[in-house]
Amino acid sequence: MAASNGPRKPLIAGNWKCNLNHLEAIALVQKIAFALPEKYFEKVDVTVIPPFTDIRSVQTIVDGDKLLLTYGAQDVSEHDSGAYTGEISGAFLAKLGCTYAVVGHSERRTLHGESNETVLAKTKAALKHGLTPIVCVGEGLDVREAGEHVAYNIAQVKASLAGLNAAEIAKVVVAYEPVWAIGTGRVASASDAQQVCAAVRGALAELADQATADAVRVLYGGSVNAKNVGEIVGQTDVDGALVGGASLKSDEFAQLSAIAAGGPLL
Ligand SMILES: O=C[C@H](O)COP(=O)(O)O
Repeated sequence: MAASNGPRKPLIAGNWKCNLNHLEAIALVQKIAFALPEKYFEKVDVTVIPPFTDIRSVQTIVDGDKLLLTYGAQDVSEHDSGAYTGEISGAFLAKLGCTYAVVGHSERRTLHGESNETVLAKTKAALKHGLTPIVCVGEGLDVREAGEHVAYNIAQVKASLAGLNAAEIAKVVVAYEPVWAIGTGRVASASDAQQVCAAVRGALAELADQATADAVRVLYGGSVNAKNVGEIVGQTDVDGALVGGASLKSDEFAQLSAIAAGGPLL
């Protein structure tokens, strides 16, 4: 059950997607904080990724109650400012105290046509503003069934991080999310997750160097819950989880965070 991946502290990131208004966000953060005792934060980093409109409220509750959990954004603009209607700058997110920005989630890649080049630009924007990008990669079912998933994910990582130096890559989190496992209840097996996360780390070593790759956290995402997180995060190259549906339930999210820290809540 315990996650012990050397120097890499596990990260559990709850991606709320387009769910919960700012009042509901406050309630959920309070419930998670109540359910997850502070001692667990020594062994796991826990973050919530609410909609943009919730972030100011989440900041207020996290700062006001001195909570140990952090928060981030689901996307970030590649632009700092200007005539880009609807875009949210990394500068704004940094000012709101965000720690993370998810970039290249498969829902953005698919529904908003984001290319690897766009993901790279957003990754650079996040880094520029001191945000930790959680760079998502993952294959569709067709690629998996063709047996090309390892090569596909390696190519996506290399293209999404192309040109970054080792110091920049060291600041990145990568999330492997097979598209066929997102919101479907069809979780990848722990060995499936390990296989691709290890390959992702290999790609990071090629882009930078082995020491850098060994320090980067590689997450798995796709139907993670309190029942399966222990086995998944127990894999050598899986350093946490990007959690969708289960992150909207305070008790389940607290429980899976505790399991990632090494032991369930009693
Ligand atoms: O960002 C989170 C992932 O898309 C996973 O979502 P899920 O846990 O609902 O499958």
